[in-house]
Amino acid sequence: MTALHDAWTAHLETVRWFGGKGSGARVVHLEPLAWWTPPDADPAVRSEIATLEDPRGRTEHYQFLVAHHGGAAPDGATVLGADPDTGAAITDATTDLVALAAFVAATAPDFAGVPVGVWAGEQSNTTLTLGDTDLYKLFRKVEPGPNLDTEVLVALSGGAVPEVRHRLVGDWPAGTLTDLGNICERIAGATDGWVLATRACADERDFADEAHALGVALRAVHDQLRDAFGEQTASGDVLAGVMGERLDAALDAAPQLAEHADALRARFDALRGSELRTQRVHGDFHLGQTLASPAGWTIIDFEGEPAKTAAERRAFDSVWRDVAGMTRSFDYARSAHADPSGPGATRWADRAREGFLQGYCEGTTQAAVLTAYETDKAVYEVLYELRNRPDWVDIPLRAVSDTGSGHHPATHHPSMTDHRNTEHSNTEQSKER
Ligand SMILES: Nc1ncnc2c1ncn2[C@@H]1O[C@H](COP(=O)(O)OP(=O)(O)O)[C@@H](O)[C@H]1O
Ligand SMILES: O=P(O)(O)O[C@H]1O[C@H](CO)[C@@H](O[C@H]2O[C@H](CO)[C@@H](O)[C@H](O)[C@H]2O)[C@H](O)[C@H]1O
Repeated sequence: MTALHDAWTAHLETVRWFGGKGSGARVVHLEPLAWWTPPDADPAVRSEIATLEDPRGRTEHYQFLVAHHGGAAPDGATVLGADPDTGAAITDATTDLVALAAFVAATAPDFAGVPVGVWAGEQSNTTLTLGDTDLYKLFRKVEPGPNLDTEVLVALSGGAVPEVRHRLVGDWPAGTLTDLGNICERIAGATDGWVLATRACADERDFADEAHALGVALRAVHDQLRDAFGEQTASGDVLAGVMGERLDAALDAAPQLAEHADALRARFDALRGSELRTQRVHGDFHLGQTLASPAGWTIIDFEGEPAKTAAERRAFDSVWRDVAGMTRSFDYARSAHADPSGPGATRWADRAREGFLQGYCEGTTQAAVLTAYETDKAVYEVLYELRNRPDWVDIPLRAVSDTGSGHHPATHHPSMTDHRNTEHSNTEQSKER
């Protein structure tokens, strides 16, 4: 380990985008890629792929953007050391506006000279602002090959998703083209759907119209995804089996689920005997993945659930996975209300859900399938909250116990038609989707 490795290891504990803070993970290797900037440029900027190893020997890779300055580093830039050969000051280029301007000019000449800033919001990547109209997203945790989000946005090319203007690709590992970032359209005047929905719920302001429009947007994106990547069918028995296995795995970490396990499994078993159409989906659709703007709803972050492997996140699934993600999110939004379980918050969430389902499929919901996916999502959320926000675990646990006691809204909602086991058994398929 070198002094530079140690300096980066210490720096990582201070940056927002590093997900392993406090885990004891250390930088054990730095692999420099080719300079982005032309020869002899000062500052010179390149990406380096860091290998991080935690105390249990598990490794992961992060992209660092690094600048070398012949002279002094600019004020405000984080200096990590000096190059032993040239003496150049080495900075974290994402803290170094001079280096960022050079990086943008070198990698995206169309944007040379556009004012560059660093996005201040909470996020797991690093986003640069390019004027008011574009965002340059630098991926932090990287895996070889195409980035899932970029792949989807490029294939969909606009509509209810941001348009990608440029793709930053590196040769890593040598011989593999790996997405390291992209420039995409910055949605003007956007507000996060979670912020809007929780404010509305707290004030008991009806959200049904907004939710309806969101359902329409999701449906359009699903149609685009199907056109771009195709569709298949999957056996309901297999899907129920996978959900049951996820529950089994969750029971180890969340013993609170045990008393509801039989009832939850019965929900999954309702899928058995059916064939479901599957396709590429969002995979982790919730209010925080939506932006409302004067232009309508935009859906972002097609990365799937963070705990899944890239192959799992690319796998086809039923569109009801995304529908369930959003209906669960309306249930979460109740937490912003002064009395989350009272009649005001419950009515708010029911109305949002009804509006969303009407927008998505005009109420021709497959109730049993939706309930199975909502149950699977709630089990995932229990685990997610225990690991990340233990104070929030009661929110999905409430859904788990409602489901277990048969009080889940999906079982008695007026807009719901139960098309159990009929997805492939009639000629109305396209209307039922
Ligand atoms: N194209 C966009 N236009 C406007 N704001 C955006 C756009 N993409 C993301 N954002 C904002 O940035 C935040 C973080 O974006 P996200 O893609 O979820 O980052 P990360 O994947 O790094 O966590 C979002 O919640 C949203 O507020
Ligand atoms: O946004 P990510 O892809 O990182 O998704 C993960 O974190 C989400 C929380 O930020 C989590 O979503 C859960 O909490 C939301 C409120 O904060 C709520 O709207 C969602 O319905 C709920 O699932 C998501 O599950 C997780 O994968």
